[in-house]
Amino acid sequence: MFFSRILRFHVDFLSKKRHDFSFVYNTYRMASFSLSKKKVSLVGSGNWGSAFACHIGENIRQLKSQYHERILMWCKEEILDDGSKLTEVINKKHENVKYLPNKKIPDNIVAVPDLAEAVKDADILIFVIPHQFVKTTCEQLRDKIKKDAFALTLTKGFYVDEKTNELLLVSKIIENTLNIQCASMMGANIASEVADKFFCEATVGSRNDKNSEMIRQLIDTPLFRLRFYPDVEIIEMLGALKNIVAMLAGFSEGLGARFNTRAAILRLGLREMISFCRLYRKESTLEVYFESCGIADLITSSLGGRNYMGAKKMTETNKSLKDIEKEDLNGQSLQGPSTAKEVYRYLQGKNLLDQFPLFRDAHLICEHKIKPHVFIDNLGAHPEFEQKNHKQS
Ligand SMILES: NC(=O)C1=CN([C@@H]2O[C@H](COP(=O)(O)OP(=O)(O)OC[C@H]3O[C@@H](n4cnc5c(N)ncnc54)[C@H](O)[C@@H]3O)[C@@H](O)[C@H]2O)C=CC1
Ligand SMILES: O=C(CO)COP(=O)(O)O
Repeated sequence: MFFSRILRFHVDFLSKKRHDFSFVYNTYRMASFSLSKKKVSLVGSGNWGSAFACHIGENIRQLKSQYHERILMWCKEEILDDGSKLTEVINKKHENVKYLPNKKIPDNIVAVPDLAEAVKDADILIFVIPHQFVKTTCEQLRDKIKKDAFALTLTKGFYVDEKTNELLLVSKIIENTLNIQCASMMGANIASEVADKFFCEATVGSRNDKNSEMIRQLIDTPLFRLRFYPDVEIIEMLGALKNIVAMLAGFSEGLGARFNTRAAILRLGLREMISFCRLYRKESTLEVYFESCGIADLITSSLGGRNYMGAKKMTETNKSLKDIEKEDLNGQSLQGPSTAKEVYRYLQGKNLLDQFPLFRDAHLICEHKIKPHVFIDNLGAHPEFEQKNHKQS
């Protein structure tokens, strides 16, 4: 308001001086547009953060009249082996040489090492950091963002409150810490494939039509299609839970399991994902499980995700998952082991571990408490097979 008044004064002044109405009118129009243009910030710049930056950075260029073309991307500063700073390299080479090498990031994406500066004046904050860091990152952002901003989380993972044994979803942490609304977007989106512009789809959980429309404008393209559901939480939970099943797919392949067994693991895993979600929301509709955030993400992650690959490697080499993250993934974060740990604790607190043998065993394998083959030996005793007959609906 204040700025528009100043602007109007300047426009009036200029118009008297120059008597060039069209010049004045155009200057005013451009300036006031730019004042009302929305700003987008990315909070995170890892493998997915950088790939997503490629997509949204290019797309936002088509939306210049409504959005600032430049997107600030928070990048936790790191000193690379040659002594250079990661943010400086990203901004110079337009490539995240550490987390997404050999993919060009559009030059309207600017890496910023200071978190508060990266989100300053942003209307839309897109969170794409590993879930372990969400709480501390949000704490640092308290009181530093625009009051009417909204968030979108792309993070796959959640916590369980140690005291209350309640699920703490990333969207809720963002909403509660920053006092803004948060939507979720999950789907079959292996980062490098998105950066290479192969077709994919994703599911958005949003209850606010205005925010949904902006998300659609910014992300939905013929090569990256979106579908919307008003269930932020179930969509987010599916994105987290599939990482546990993807690890089991990796363990089984590492053990030389055959296709039938591997398919059974995915089906039983999906069953556990649905049952788990229904502990949170009993009436969740079956349809959402057949969206990209459900079955499709489960498939792609179990065929080619990092959790799958890490688990396979662990079985084949006996290397720990921590070492695999460090040595094979160059510091990228496997979300499966920590999600499995949280899920184990939650189920234990509810005395339900026996109902979720795959989730239970995934955690025990990650902790080296059982050998990977034990979960395959347990498949035949899955509670899924206890039912006598399928009920007619
Ligand atoms: N990579 C993929 O294909 C996909 C990943 N996701 C999800 O997106 C989220 C982020 O994953 P990626 O971008 O792949 O990250 P990543 O796995 O590449 O993790 C590395 C990132 O973590 C950051 N980091 C390290 N320590 C930190 C700290 N203390 N505070 C804040 N950040 C820190 C690093 O700076 C780096 O940006 C995860 O939840 C993942 O499951 C979702 C879809 C696809
Ligand atoms: O979520 C993903 C694809 O949708 C990627 O999973 P990973 O983190 O296991 O690579």
